[in-house]
Parts: sequence; C-alpha cells; structure tokens
Amino acid sequence: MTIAALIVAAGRGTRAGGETPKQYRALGNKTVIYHTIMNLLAHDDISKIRVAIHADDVALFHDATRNIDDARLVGHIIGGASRSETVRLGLESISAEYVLIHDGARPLLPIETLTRVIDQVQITGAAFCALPITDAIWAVDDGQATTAQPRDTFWRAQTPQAFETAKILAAHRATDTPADDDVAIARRAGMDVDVVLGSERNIKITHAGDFALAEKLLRE
Ligand SMILES: Nc1ccn([C@@H]2O[C@H](COP(=O)(O)OP(=O)(O)OP(=O)(O)O)[C@@H](O)[C@H]2O)c(=O)n1
Ligand SMILES: C[C@](O)(CO)[C@H](O)COP(=O)(O)O
Repeated sequence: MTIAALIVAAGRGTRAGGETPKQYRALGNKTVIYHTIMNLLAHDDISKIRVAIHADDVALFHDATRNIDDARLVGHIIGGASRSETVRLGLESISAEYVLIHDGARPLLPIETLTRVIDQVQITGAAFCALPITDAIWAVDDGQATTAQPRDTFWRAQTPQAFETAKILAAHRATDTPADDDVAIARRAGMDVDVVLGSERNIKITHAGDFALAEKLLRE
C-alpha cells in the first residue's frame, strides 16, 4: 500500500490580494506552503508529496522549500488554469495506490484530521474531511430569506480529499467541467465518498483577513 499527497498550489490568490500569491506569503517565520508541506510530511504513511505550482512561481517555490530536507518531497509540476485542471495534471504524475489531494492554502491541517482521512480511505477507497454546520441555513434570493434548509444534511468540505488514485484520475479524465472540489468530480463519476470529521483549525486562507486568523491559530 502506498499513499501519495498532491498539494495544489497553482492558484493566483486573487481574493487574498497582495503582491505575492498567498501560498508564498509569511505565516509565522515560514511561508504558507512550507507549513502545508510539513503538515503532510508529519504522517509516516505518506511516501511521496508532489506540489503543483504556477509557472511564474518556480523561484518562489524553491525559496520556500529549500530548507526541507526530506526525499519524500519530489519534483514539482506546473498546474493548470482551474483547480480541477491542476488536480488532473498532478494526478497524471502520481503512481501511488492512494492519493490525498490537499489545498496549498490550508497550512494548519492537524495530524489527527490527516490521520482520520488516511485511515478511512484505506477502508472504503474514498474519504474527505468536513465540518457539520451549527448555524441555521437559509436559501436567500435577492437579499431575502426564502426557504430554511435542513442543516443536518450539509457539511462544509475541507481538504485533504483522498481516493484510490486510478479511480479519481479516471473521474477527472471523464469530465471537462471544473468543480469546486474533488468530491464533486468523484460523485459525477458515481463514486461513493465517506466523510470524516475535519477541524476548525484547518482553514483555507482565502481573503486578506484570513492571515490574521491563521497567525492566531499558529500561535495557539
Ligand atoms: N488553477 C488553480 C487554482 C487554484 N489552485 C489551488 O487550489 C487551492 C484552493 O483554491 P483557492 O483558495 O481558490 O486559491 P486561488 O485560486 O489561488 O484563489 P483565488 O480564487 O482567490 O484567486 C489553492 O491552494 C490554490 O493554489 C490551483 O492549484 N490551481
Ligand atoms: C477544495 C475546497 O477547499 C474545499 O472546500 C474548496 O472547494 C476550494 O474552493 P475555491 O473556490 O478554490 O476557493
């Protein structure tokens, strides 16, 4: 049994703003992507980590990772125009039995969450971490509440999302329409995907204000 990780980090971070893409900005005294990689290297079952980066970021990536002395971090690849395309390109380069697909912009993944995903994917072949919703959920149209939604049936998806590599690669090859995440691509292909408990700590840095939250979580 081999488990690889694919970190997708080829986005531009438009919503976060700033001159440098968010994955190469500082978090503590390292970069965001450094933390993301180290969190995955923390699990002994991960035998290989591939990072998909943007063609303009090669120097930034080398700078961010030059102090990582671990042979499991293998050569980077260049991602695509959408997250889904980046994932497909990354999957084409991975030969392990299972693959964990993780956002480069989630630098605070707890080892317990990672372990839950790794354990479950080896049992059922597809698993991701997510959080149940505690607020009431309303459909809103034109600024007005319309229909209350049954919140027990909705979970907030996080990454890693893990699959048998051959199956998720086939699912990606079978569609040209990008999706928000890889669970959506898997479901499109008819795969069953198990959910395990994620973590409030496992935030995705999306907007500029998320850096302050990430710094606070890092210190805790
Ligand atoms: N073409 C793309 C787009 C996104 N991603 C990655 O997918 C993850 C989640 O995407 P998101 O948070 O939306 O990042 P960006 O696309 O960079 O952000 P934005 O939409 O604000 O530009 C990030 O790690 C991002 O680098 C990617 O690898 N390739
Ligand atoms: C993959 C993801 O992080 C799961 O929550 C999310 O769908 C990424 O969305 P974005 O539109 O790329 O920010």
